[in-house]
Amino acid sequence: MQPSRAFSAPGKALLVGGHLVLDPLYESYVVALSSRMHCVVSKLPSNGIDHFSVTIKSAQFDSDEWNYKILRGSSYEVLEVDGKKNPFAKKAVEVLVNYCQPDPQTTENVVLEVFSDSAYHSTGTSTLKKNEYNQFRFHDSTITKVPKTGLGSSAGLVSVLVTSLLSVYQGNLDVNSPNDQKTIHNLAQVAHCQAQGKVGSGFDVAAAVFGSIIYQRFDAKLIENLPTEQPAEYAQAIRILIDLTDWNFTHDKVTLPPGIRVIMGDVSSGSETTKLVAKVKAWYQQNLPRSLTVFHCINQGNLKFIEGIEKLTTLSRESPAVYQELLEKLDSGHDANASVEITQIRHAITQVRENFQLITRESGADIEPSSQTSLLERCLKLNGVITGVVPGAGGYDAIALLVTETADIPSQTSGNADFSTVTWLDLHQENMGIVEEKPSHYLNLQ
Ligand SMILES: Nc1ncnc2c1ncn2[C@@H]1O[C@H](COP(=O)(O)OP(=O)(O)O)[C@@H](O)[C@H]1O
Ligand SMILES: C[C@@](O)(CCOP(=O)(O)OP(=O)(O)O)CC(=O)O
Repeated sequence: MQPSRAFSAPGKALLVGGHLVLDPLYESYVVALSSRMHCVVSKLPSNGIDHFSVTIKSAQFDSDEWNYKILRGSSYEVLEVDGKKNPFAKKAVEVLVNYCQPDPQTTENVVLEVFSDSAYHSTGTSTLKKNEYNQFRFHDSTITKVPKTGLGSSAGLVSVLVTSLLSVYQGNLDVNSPNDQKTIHNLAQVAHCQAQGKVGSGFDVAAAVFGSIIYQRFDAKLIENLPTEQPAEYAQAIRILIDLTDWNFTHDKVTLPPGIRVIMGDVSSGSETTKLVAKVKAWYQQNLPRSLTVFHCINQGNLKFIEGIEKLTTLSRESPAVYQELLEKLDSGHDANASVEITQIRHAITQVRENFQLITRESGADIEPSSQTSLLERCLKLNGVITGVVPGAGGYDAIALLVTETADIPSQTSGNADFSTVTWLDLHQENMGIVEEKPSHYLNLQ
């Protein structure tokens, strides 16, 4: 095998902007997480024949492997060699080869080894294998049978696969270059939407590529209008869409204020995002114009939250001593009206949650069902907790808390029956999006 490269991309939590972010009008606040998807890419010599191959291995999931044979006709065709399905892997390969248009006679065969950090999936009976640099959980079931925690594994997967393949077919790839990041993002959005069979807001792919961001979506038509049924036009249309089209979306980098982090609790009963989205959309249409007023009210809360976070960052810079005192006050639990910034953030989230509770009652979509409301209320009483939400689409998947770095939430809740439904995930927010890694850091996992 020829020299390899490796890349990783983060998972996500949508702190504010759930549902509204599907509309390009509304801003959302997405944090990238320390839980990452990784890929090591290696090349094998070309066969010198009319096709080449891409093999994707995911050893952690009962030695899962997907083999693709790639042929060039009027567009590039990606065939599953042994009928084993992974729509996200297949679409990543398909979009990439149609974009890069490698010559099948001379193109190297490619092997992609995927590794995912443990927080993406429930631990179950998995075993931990590690080396000096990384540790991963190995499960005895195939990927589709292992329960997910909802951190965006498919967005992370597609982003690292697209990046790894680009590094082979396009060479000179620099994941720190804004232009290469834009190419990776656009390709990953197309592949991810096509694999999902729908165009979501794309915040998960954007966070996987750009890291923690304020995100406002692109127009869904960009992807919907691709001529997927006309092979002769497809490859050219992909090129134009990726390289020459203005996607007109927002991905402004953000950082939480110093000394403050996000922690996530897995509630593990699970909710289906598509069902929640469908119910909210139906409610919205049936209740216009009142539903628009409710969305505006949520949006106001979202914007006040984002502004409150920015004000805290300013306070930390301009008055470090006052800011340090504030963090200590939060840790002590005696923090009612701790500062105007904290009050603004708390009021903003209350405004968002009350309106989502209203939509929950009226639409039948369990965005913030009462069990999650009472769990969040209990969390708000813990020392060091600033605020908390049901992230993303809402439902029973998880909760996200904004806490001080020094707050030890697991020890405050351990053994307490009030928190028996929550498993605190071993992660925190981390701002970086896609990064290059060292291939040697994935060797000899034991
Ligand atoms: N480590 C992995 N190896 C291979 N495929 C993966 C991996 N993680 C996720 N996937 C792909 O992503 C799918 C899960 O995507 P999805 O249902 O959108 O969940 P999520 O909300 O975590 O993104 C899996 O069925 C599989 O196709
Ligand atoms: C409703 C949404 O705005 C947010 C969904 O956020 P989640 O974080 O719940 O997403 P999944 O990982 O896809 O389940 C839909 C969207 O933005 O696409």
